[in-house]
Amino acid sequence: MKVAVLGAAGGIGQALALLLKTQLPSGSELSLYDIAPVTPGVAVDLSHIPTAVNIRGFSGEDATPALHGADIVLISAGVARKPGMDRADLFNVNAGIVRNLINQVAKACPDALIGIITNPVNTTVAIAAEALKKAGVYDKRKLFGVTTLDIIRSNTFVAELKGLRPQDVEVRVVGGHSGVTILPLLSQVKGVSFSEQEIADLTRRIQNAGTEVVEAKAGGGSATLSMGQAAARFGLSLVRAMQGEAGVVECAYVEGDGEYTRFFAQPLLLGKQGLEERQSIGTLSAFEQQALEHMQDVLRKDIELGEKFINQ
Ligand SMILES: NC(=O)C1=CN([C@@H]2O[C@H](COP(=O)(O)OP(=O)(O)OC[C@H]3O[C@@H](n4cnc5c(N)ncnc54)[C@H](O)[C@@H]3O)[C@@H](O)[C@H]2O)C=CC1
Ligand SMILES: O=C([O-])CC(=O)C(=O)O
Repeated sequence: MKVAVLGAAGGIGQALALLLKTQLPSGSELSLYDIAPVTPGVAVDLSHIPTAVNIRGFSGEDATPALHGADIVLISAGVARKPGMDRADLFNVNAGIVRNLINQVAKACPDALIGIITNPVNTTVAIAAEALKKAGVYDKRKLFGVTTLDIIRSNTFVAELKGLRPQDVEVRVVGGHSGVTILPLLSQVKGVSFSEQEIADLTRRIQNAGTEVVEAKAGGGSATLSMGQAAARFGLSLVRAMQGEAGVVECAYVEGDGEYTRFFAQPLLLGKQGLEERQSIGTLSAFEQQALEHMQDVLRKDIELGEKFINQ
């Protein structure tokens, strides 16, 4: 099993690389790439951790040496928010970075499963899909927008509020990864009930949790460590599913069948080829149903922006 991290010298990339070095199955290969010249050094640093995960680092303009033979590619290359910015403000820089890296993935490891972390995820996943299509290698089972941070945050906040062990809580979060497009399905959390006020407050906190971190870091970037954990959870779920484990389910942002917007985050059964089955989002409360209807215009516009970026 070979996992490549693109953007590996960044805040997320380094945290993710550390978690993968310590948690990937023995015998795996971990390949780190970033334009930053420190990247081979990050790999040397991690290589001193005594796990049977072989690690190499690459820097410079060409990502392909890191990509050959990769089964999974996780992409966190790009710029992060500062206070006062929206995730959409990152589009101008990150759209081109994602297109460039995806074109290299299309050449070097066209069969790999790809997880896009780079924001704005609602749009960068559409960019990746269209770029892969143009290269003739798009398989919608293999492209994921990583929304796992919304899930782990929801689990944490619900556990805090209800006095539960965080590891016992699992909230499904559907839609996209910005503002109102983030919809935690709190009505489906087993064994707890919420007042209307709690639902409204928790939903708002989960939707604004990225901004909570951006403001707390005061110009020093956005979530990196919690995102490293989230990306490791998602990446390791892909690994387990690819290695044949049954019943691996994660929410992620993927191309659907048109029931909602073209791309939509929902629970997915993962398998050897990536997405095996999109699972139903279940029965929604009236609050969630309204939020679902309200988000779709926002999501549609975000997606169109990505499609146009490649096709015009
Ligand atoms: N999906 C999600 O839930 C989340 C996504 N993010 C996004 O992840 C991205 C990365 O965030 P951080 O790691 O905090 O940023 P960072 O600035 O710490 O790291 C980004 C890395 O990307 C590298 N990079 C830039 N252009 C590149 C290129 N063309 N090729 C290869 N590497 C390149 C930089 O050298 C840097 O090392 C941002 O877009 C951020 O908004 C952040 C948190 C959560
Ligand atoms: O908010 C940001 O810019 C980073 C992000 O996506 C998150 O923390 O959820």
